[in-house]
Parts: sequence; structure tokens; C-alpha cells
Amino acid sequence: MKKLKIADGIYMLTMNVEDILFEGIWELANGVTLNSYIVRGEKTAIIDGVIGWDGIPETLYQNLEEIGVDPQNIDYLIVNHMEPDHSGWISNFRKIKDDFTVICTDKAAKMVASFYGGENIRIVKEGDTLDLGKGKVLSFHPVPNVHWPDTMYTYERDTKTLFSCDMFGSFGRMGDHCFDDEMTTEEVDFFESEGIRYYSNVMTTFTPSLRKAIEKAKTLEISTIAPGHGPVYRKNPQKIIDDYFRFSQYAEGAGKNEVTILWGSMYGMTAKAVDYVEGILQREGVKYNKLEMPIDSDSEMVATVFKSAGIIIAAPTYEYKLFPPVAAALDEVGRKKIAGKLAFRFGSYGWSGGAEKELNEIMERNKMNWSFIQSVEFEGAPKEEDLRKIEAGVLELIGKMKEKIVE
Ligand SMILES: Cc1cc2nc3c(=O)[nH]c(=O)nc-3n(C[C@H](O)[C@H](O)[C@H](O)COP(=O)(O)O)c2cc1C
Repeated sequence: MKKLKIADGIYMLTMNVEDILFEGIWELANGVTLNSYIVRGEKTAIIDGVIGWDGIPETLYQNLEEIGVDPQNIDYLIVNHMEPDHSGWISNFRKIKDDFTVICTDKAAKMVASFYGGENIRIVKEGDTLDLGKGKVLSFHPVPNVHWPDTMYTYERDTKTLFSCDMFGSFGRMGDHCFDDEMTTEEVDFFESEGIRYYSNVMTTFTPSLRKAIEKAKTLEISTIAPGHGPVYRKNPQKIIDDYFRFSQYAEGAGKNEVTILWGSMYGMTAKAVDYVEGILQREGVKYNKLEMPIDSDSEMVATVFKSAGIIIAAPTYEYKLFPPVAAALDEVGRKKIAGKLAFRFGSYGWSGGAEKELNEIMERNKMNWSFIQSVEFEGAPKEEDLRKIEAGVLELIGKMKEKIVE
């Protein structure tokens, strides 16, 4: 666990977590950080926490003492969001001390009580403040359904620091550089990409609420954004606000100037056409990603489809339906409410077809509202004539996707 000073009286405790399935689902190819913050006036508050710490109260003691904080002097536990990756530490903290006040929204209070047992909970509403002394005044700003219904921002007026919890967070382990002003160009790109992965895997379902949270952030004068996951932005907090707005557009069908081929093939017939399409994309100078289902992870798949302006679905018919791993992938994208994408599908069948029908059902069921270029289905191996039709579809996609590009 790293301990860093953010400003006078404000500290960050951060640890990298790897080898877990985030939310029990998402493979973290590059890990994630869990960030916790301490604000010290005459009184001391700790904002969010690190998952269960390591379950050993002494470690928490040691880490706090290294930044000059006696755990016995922590007066307030601020729970911006009750999800156990931020609040799992409450039980362990109780082993050290039990006379503290939990500060949270009304919705979180109910959950704190049901998950950890609830005493000394102070419910806060929009604009309520907590004066810690020595000029440190915290204010609270609910941002419901930024992930869970209970979420709030905590804002420290003296240093203009926004503790934004899941909002403005990203996946990705942090090395020595935890602040935006320390990062190399590669690290900035890494966290942008991990931000997309985080937004698409965890947040995109709540895009309308995230838009409201972006608006609420704009009402606060912000010098520093300190999220629950990922780097702290103190040089240019506007960057992550702008990134999040752009990501919210990806959820509605915009994307980077790239195509994602979401594909699967049992015996290589559809794969032949995928190879052919790759040649076209290379010839046309279009950046593309290939995701073979079920081999690629859902985390990668959702992130890559989410950020792309054009989607090519290549999958055959299987038992009168769409090849199941591709159908499952699209269903997952639909559950995440990734809507409005521009797409083109082709695939092989043996005798009846049926893939197309299920594709339409998935789109309908999830209200995805994707725009499709006329699909191409072919019997057995793709013939010259099929490849010509596929080429026409790909070229139409490349032409139309220009309207979708937001970078
Ligand atoms: C388990 C299985 C089920 C299939 N079900 C159908 C079907 O319901 N209707 C159909 O037209 N073809 C069906 N096929 C045939 C495939 O769609 C056909 O072999 C196609 O060329 C496979 O393309 P691929 O090599 O890209 O996987 C099935 C094939 C397999 C192996």
C-alpha cells in the first residue's frame, strides 16, 4: 500500500489489486487500484476505503501511523458509496475503534446497516457540510445511480478537492506515478484506455446518471479530482471530466475511428470471410480490433465494442440461432445498454440459416437501436460473389462510420 500526500492535511492510501474478477465478472488484464483518502483538520475523516484492507487491523494501524494519523483519532468514516470494494474495511476498522460516525446518504445508511450493522450514522443531503477544523470543511453532494443509488461526492473546500468515488475512476494498476502531472505519455494513454475499460464494464449502464454527475461536478470549483480507482488529477482535472463525457457518447453509439470485428467460427467458413475483411480494412487504412469469442475476455470485448465507431459481427448459424458465444457477447453489450452503434454482419450457414433472426431478437430485447448495413449470409464456404457483397458491406460501414467518430 502506498501513502501519498495530496495537499496539506490530505493523504491518499492506495493499493493495487490483481488476480480478482472485479464485481465477480470482469477479468482485470491490468489490475485496478483501490484508493482511500484521509482529511485532517482538528478532527480526522477517512473517505472510502481499501477492500477489507488485508483483514489485519495492525496493517491499517501501521499505514495510518506512517502518515502521522493515530487510528484512535479518526472521527468520521465517509462512505461515498456502499459497494464493498469501498466499504468492506468498516468491519475491520471496528476491530480497532468503534466510536466513530459514519457519514453517508440516506440510501447508503440503509445499506451500511444491513451489510455491517448500523450505529452512529449521520445522513447527509445535497450541500450539507462537516467542519473538521483548521479550515477543512467537507461538503456532500449526492450523485445517485453513479453505479449504485447511494453514491455521493465529497468535496473539500479549502483545497477544492473532489473525492469522486467511482465517478472519474479507471482500471489499471499504478506504479510510482499516481498524479496526472507525473505521468508519461504512455501512462496517460494507458489510463485513458483503462478508463474506457472501467466505464464500459462498470459504469455505462448508468450513463444518464453519469451525465448528471458531470453537470454536478461543473457546479463545484475543482482543483483536484481524487477518485476511488485510478490516478489523481491535480494538473488538469478537466481532462477526466472531458474523457468521461466522451465515454458517455460512446455509450450512445459514437466511437473512436476504429472498427471492431466481433467474430466466432466453428469450422473456419466464416473465418475465411473474416480474413478477407481484414485485407480490406488494411487496404483502406482503417484501424481495427479482432475479438474472437469465446476466447477473448468479456471485459476486453465490452470495452472494445464500446469504444469503436464501427462493428462487424461475423458469426455462423448454430442450431437455428446465432453462434452462441457471439450471441452471448452481444447480449452482454446489450445489458450494458451500449446503444446506437453502426454494424454489419455476415456469416455462414449449412441448410436453414437462423443467425440473423436471433441477432434481431437480441437487438430488440435489449433496445439497442443499432443501425445495420444489409447482412450477408452464405451457404458453406464464402464464394467470390459472397466476398464481393461482404466487401460492399464493409465499404459502406467505413463510409457511414465517419459520422460516428468522436475522439
Ligand atoms: C452444432 C452445429 C449446429 C448447426 N446448426 C445449423 C442450423 O441450425 N442451421 C444451419 O443452416 N446450419 C447449421 N450448422 C451448420 C453451420 O452453420 C455451417 O457448418 C457453417 O458453415 C459453419 O460456419 P463456421 O465454419 O464459420 O463455423 C450447424 C453446425 C454445427 C456444427
